[in-house]
Amino acid sequence: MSEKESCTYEEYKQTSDWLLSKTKHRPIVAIVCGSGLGGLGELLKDQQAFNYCDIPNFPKSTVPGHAGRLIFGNLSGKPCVCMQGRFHFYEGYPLWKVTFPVRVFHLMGVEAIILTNAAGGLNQEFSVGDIMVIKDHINMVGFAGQNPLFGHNEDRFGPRFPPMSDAYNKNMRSLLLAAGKELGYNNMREGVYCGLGGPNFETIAECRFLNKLGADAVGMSTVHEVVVARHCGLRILGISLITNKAVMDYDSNFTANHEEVLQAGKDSAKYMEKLVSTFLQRLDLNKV
Ligand SMILES: O=P(O)(O)O[C@H]1O[C@H](CO)[C@@H](O)[C@H]1O
Ligand code: HPA
Repeated sequence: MSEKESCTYEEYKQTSDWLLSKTKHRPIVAIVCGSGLGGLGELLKDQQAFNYCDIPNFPKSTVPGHAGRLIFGNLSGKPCVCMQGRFHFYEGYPLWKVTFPVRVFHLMGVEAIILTNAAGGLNQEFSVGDIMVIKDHINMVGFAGQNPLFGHNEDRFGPRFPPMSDAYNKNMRSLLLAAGKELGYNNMREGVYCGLGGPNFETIAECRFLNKLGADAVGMSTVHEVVVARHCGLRILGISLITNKAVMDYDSNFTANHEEVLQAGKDSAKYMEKLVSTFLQRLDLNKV
């Protein structure tokens, strides 16, 4: 018997209905925590948390730095749901499973999604600790023939051929940059995120190639969630924390590693948390 190829509308609905029956929270914003950025979830007030393993149809988190908890609560006065840990293609999940929560959030009434990630800096002007607002992406896994929208199109979620040129909401990008300015941050950047399959970090030639293609940062997540979120009409904000500089030089002795990524996340956690809270304070969903 071959592996299940997708999931039915009823299965997404079953999970959404289950969650709605277990919590009084009615989130309008979803937050996905990148590697080492799970602290964002702790900011939620009046919180109620579920372990992924207790939620019907939910995959399990297997990566260090991704706790595997879904937290409901309020942040800066906005009802939110926060994924403390996301799913990655390299964990062995098909892309419809990697992105499963996004459609569940949509069915629960979520209107906007904030996707955070840890990423390697390809842009030579970027430093570790910089915060990059994602303005666009390059979906390398998509180029390689894997897309979460493959197969039967469920019209109740969105169209067969969704656009992606406007995926990252312009107003929310401006609002985040303004929030950074208000907080006095001088490390805010804007750029293009390139999503790869992982789990190995990139070769030097690959980093040079991706940079030449126009990518400013590289990671192993986010783009699939964006594709599914854009398909079902969510407004999207993407934020990359630059946790390491991609190795671009054959004389370098440095090699990327996950421990360093997690440490950089820890070091910048407070900045990211303040930034997201300030952004949410300023966010008016009727105006973005
Ligand atoms: O994208 P997030 O989930 O932040 O994680 C990033 O960090 C891990 C590598 O250290 C990879 O999973 C990469 O994608
Ligand atoms: N490459 C890919 N994914 C990453 C990196 C990187 O350098 N840093 C954090 N996630």
